[in-house]
Amino acid sequence: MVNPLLSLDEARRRLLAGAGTLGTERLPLDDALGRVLAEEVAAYRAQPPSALSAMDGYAIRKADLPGPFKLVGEAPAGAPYEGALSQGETVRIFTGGVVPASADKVVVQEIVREEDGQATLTEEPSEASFIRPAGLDFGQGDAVLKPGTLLTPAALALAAAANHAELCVTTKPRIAIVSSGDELVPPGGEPQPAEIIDAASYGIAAFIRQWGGEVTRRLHLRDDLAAVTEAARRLADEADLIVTIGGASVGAKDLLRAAFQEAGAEERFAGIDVRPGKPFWHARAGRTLIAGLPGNPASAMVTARLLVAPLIGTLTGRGSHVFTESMRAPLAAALPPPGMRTTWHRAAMAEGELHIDPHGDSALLTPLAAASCLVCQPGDTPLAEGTLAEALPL
Ligand SMILES: Nc1nc2c(c(=O)[nH]1)N[C@H]1C(S)=C(S)[C@@H](COP(=O)(O)OP(=O)(O)OC[C@H]3O[C@@H](n4cnc5c(N)ncnc54)[C@H](O)[C@@H]3O)O[C@H]1N2
Ligand code: MOO
Repeated sequence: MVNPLLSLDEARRRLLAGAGTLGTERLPLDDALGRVLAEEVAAYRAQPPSALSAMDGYAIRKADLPGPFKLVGEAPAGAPYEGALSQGETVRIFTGGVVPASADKVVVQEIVREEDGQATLTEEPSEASFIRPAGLDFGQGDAVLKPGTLLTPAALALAAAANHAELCVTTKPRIAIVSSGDELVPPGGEPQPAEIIDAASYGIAAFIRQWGGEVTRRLHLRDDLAAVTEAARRLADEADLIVTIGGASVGAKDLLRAAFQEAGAEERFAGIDVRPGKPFWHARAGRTLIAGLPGNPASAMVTARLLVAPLIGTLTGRGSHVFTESMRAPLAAALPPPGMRTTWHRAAMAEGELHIDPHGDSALLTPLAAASCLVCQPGDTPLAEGTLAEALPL
């Protein structure tokens, strides 16, 4: 009897079971882009640290309006006017300058005439105070970034403003990529007609880096059980995750599953209700996780997106959810039921609608490269034009 195919949800559950972060390290901000925070960042100081002017102009007391005002000093950014404003006084202030004590408004310079130490308003000022109070962005001690946050450019700027020069981030998972098959050759050479370029491993390596993993090893293995078994033993000692490509199906040369088991790995499941990508399998060798992608390039890329991405999300501490959340958008055209497995169509978004690639062939890379998301369609369900379909960004 043929093994029943696991649903994607159940496959994810089993793949993620027991997986977690792998360690932490401290990094200077300039090296932390794309890493994941391991600890909360509490602000070491408030921002702004004092009330600051939002404009170039004159600091005054509202009660003294409409003036005129006696000019008593200057407050450029970084050099505050020491002292408080008395009745009828003003201080020339610049954007970012500390607002003097007792001032409660800045009048923009465009409506002030300055002459002989006196400032006179030429028109009525707007209601805006043009003062940013101390702590407007965040207060001292505020938790400005939470553990699990992806360090984007904005998050790094925020950490710097909170006076952190280094951050504690999670260790990147060490990931080995293994492609397999006698027919595969690297790009850039002079391939024979029967040879195939090892395209999938480049896509998978790029995906892994994009999702926060570190590709620590790339291997191409020939269809030789002893050699694959030997490599499987070696890799299990040096990688947190091994991603294999190909050799997953039922052909006589589809050796990978057998080789990893021979090397001591325990297979957790094989076969999922996903098209393209049915032969996906998962095993564990001690603490090392193995994700077995099918060899057809689109199958490899789609199953990596559906299963390896959430796993890397868990290993880096971001959480799997960031890679499983989908959006909904209307279909540009009707889809008849695919009549078999749950299908993840390659789709491009144009003018707010999802355009599904009609060639569902799992060997094709052109439609995948043109796609921006994957659209899910259960095997027995037709979808009418305009249906709000589930779309997972690629
Ligand atoms: N009798 C059956 N045959 C197949 C079944 C099945 O259920 N019964 N499943 C099919 C499905 S679905 C898929 S998907 C493929 C996947 O098979 P494998 O994972 O064993 O992949 P390979 O046989 O090694 O290769 C398939 C295809 O992809 C090319 N390939 C492999 N690796 C790469 C790579 N790194 N870059 C580019 N292209 C690659 C390889 O040359 C083959 O053409 O099995 C079906 N068969
Ligand atoms: O699952 Mo296979 O990926 O349909 O060709």
